[in-house]
Amino acid sequence: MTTDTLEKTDYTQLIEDLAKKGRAAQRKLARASDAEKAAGLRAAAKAIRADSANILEANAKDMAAGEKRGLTGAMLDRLKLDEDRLEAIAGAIENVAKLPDPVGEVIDNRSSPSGFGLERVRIPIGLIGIIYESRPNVTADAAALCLRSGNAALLRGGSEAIHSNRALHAAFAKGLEEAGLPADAIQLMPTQDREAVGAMLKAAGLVDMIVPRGGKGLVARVQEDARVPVLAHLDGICHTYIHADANPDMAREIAVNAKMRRTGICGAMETLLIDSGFAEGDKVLAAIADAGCELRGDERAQKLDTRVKPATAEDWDTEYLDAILSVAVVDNIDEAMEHIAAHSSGHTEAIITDNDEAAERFLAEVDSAIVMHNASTQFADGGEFGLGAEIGIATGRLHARGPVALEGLTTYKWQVKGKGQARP
Ligand SMILES: NC(=O)C1=CN([C@@H]2O[C@H](COP(=O)(O)OP(=O)(O)OC[C@H]3O[C@@H](n4cnc5c(N)ncnc54)[C@H](OP(=O)(O)O)[C@@H]3O)[C@@H](O)[C@H]2O)C=CC1
Ligand SMILES: N[C@@H](CCC(=O)OP(=O)(O)O)C(=O)O
Repeated sequence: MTTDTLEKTDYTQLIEDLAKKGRAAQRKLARASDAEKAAGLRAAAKAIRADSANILEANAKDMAAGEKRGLTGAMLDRLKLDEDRLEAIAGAIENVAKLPDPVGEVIDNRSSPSGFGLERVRIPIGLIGIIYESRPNVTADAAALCLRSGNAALLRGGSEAIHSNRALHAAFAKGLEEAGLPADAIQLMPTQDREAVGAMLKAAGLVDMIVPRGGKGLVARVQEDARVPVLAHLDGICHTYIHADANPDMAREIAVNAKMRRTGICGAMETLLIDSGFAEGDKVLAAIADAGCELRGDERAQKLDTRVKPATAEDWDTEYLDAILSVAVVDNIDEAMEHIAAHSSGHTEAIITDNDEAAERFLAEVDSAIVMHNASTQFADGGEFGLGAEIGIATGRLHARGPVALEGLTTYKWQVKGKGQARP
């Protein structure tokens, strides 16, 4: 069904229809065994491989439209598929099939004071709506993780990836059908009209959870419209603090990597905080500037390297997703943590230091989803954390924070096993 021509007022009905189908499919999925779900994913991977010519043709259409619209190199790189990337997508689905089924896992087992047995058992969340950027692999990753964890998904990818997403989704659904699983478990939103996103956000009781994965525009929409519980996967204004007791070589290497490895991902460092007691701040900045990065800093940062331009107040709250870095010099760890508390988006922050006491304070006191000691913020990733895959990085404060994979897509229920107890 293509509903690009729907009247805006129809979107509430559209979401209701999609949600009903998704919920019915989820109930069937809940009865599928571990082996059946794994087989469904292997069949989806096989269907994607078999359909590769069609998917790559669809992607070529998206790329041509993206180039015409003037998408940046980083955005085009996110959007692009080729044989190798498609094989990686199919391989990732197979890897998710190999992960242990989280559903039914007993996460707590105890006796109550009244003598009945109590177990907390993992269950799927239900129907999950996922809104994400124009990156086709997310369609497959999110579909695979939701299916493996027994959830139905309603996927709404970025508009620039529409043809790629439709082709990938069609192949995935074909694989599920061939394996005898309900194809409606993984649905793709049939319109790109943002009003339909609004309707999905308001669909309390129909959609169980929304994962918004994106930047400021999406944040504003979510804040305005969301009536469904939200597991926010939002922007990354990530900081690295070089403490006075940092090893200079390590500080330089980590800072260059955190900014320049891939500037367009949410885990890229956007602000560097240099302690005034650290002797080699100039060398760190020189290395970052030599790697091709524009530097914007406060007055003390400008004194460390002539290439540092003056930062404006806006810079400290900007996610550049580009080769631009804001730099501030701070006098101690408290000042660094205050800056982070004021400007971070709650994604990932790192401290570079050989001082264990400072590291422990930073890890305990900085309130972001991921806090790191002596490592690059670019490691903020489910695969790098050994989770097999990820929906993304949850930046809010709910049950799942940081990389969200299978466990983060489940909730639990209490199972009470009595012997005839009645409460006095
Ligand atoms: N935390 C995480 O795991 C991740 C976070 N990100 C963040 O995503 C951002 C970069 O991606 P970018 O493509 O710019 O993301 P956008 O926020 O522009 O788009 C993401 C998705 O949200 C939709 N969207 C955006 N604004 C609205 C709106 N007002 N109403 C309805 N839907 C909307 C887009 O739809 P449309 O097609 O209409 O534009 C798209 O599907 C960065 O901030 C990055 O940090 C990226 C990856 C992972
Ligand atoms: N955790 C992932 C981040 C994915 C990500 O940020 O996506 P995008 O912004 O679309 O490039 C990684 O480190 O590759």
